[in-house]
Amino acid sequence: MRIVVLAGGIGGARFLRGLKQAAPDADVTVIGNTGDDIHLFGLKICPDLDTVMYTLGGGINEEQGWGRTDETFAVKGELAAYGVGPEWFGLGDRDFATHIVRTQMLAAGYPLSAVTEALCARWQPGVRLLPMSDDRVETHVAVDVDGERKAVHFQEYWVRMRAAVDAQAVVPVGAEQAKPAPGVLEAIAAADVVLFPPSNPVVSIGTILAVPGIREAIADAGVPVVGLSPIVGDAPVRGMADKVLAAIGVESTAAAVAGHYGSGLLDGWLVDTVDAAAVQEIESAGIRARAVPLMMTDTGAAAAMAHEALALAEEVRA
Ligand SMILES: O=c1nc2n(C[C@H](O)[C@H](O)[C@H](O)CO)c3cc(O)ccc3cc-2c(=O)[nH]1
Repeated sequence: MRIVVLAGGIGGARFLRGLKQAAPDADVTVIGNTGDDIHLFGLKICPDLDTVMYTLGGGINEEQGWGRTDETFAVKGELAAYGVGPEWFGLGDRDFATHIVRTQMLAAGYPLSAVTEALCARWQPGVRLLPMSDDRVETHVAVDVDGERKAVHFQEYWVRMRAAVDAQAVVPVGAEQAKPAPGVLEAIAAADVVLFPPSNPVVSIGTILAVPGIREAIADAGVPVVGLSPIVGDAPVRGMADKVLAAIGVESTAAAVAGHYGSGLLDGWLVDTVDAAAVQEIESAGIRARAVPLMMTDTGAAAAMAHEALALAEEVRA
């Protein structure tokens, strides 16, 4: 079975680890969000691609969900001693090596998709990891600070500001001109099922869908498209998805997120058992829904979720 998964960072990566356990023989292509990418210290950092790669390759820092295990911070300390920041973004020494290799290869003319393939040759994630685009897309968030509106990079909003102020708008800068990376549209066209993990519907999956051609390819693929709600009991399972949902006028409920994707895109939607009451509303909007446990407490729980998503896909296919 050929499965295409649109993935953000931690939620997408942990779901994928479960999917690999639930469907060990499946041929999985991951389309990774690159709107979170940022240039710092002269280096190109791709947090979501790296989170998927490290998680599936066994190198992730399990507690924080991003960055490397057994990390040290000598380089960051040395940079700070020169007065070079930003101090709010935690880059470890092991992680730095990944960004140096990536930046070197990009400077030599390789596209991000080829660089990602080269990095994955080391990590062997067991899936085909593709960036959504080789073109630069950067998510910016409009915020009001001291009575003035300004746009900040998504990482600055998420990490430095901890999403403590309301997001007034979220803009995937460059998305309109971006082209899907080589292999993206082909993988979607050849897929037997497309899955949306419990990733952020705005800044992760929403950004991938903002690349012209990707949403259309999924809608036209003619195969089941099944998603898992990142909202459980009216709150994000992880992160601050409610802040960016509010910016696009979507309520932080499992039903509202399903409605946001819409029945033109989504065939099936899994909500957590605490949101079982929402199933009827989602189904009356034309999306098949089931209530199952959606807390990824460990890989076994993530595998059970993946199993349910694939079962729902078969149900809507029938
Ligand atoms: O909360 C944080 N998240 C950090 N993240 C996670 C990242 O900011 C976001 O969680 C994702 O972009 C959202 O998917 C990193 C991810 C990387 O790949 C590399 C470095 C960082 C550094 C931080 C950090 O300092 N603080």
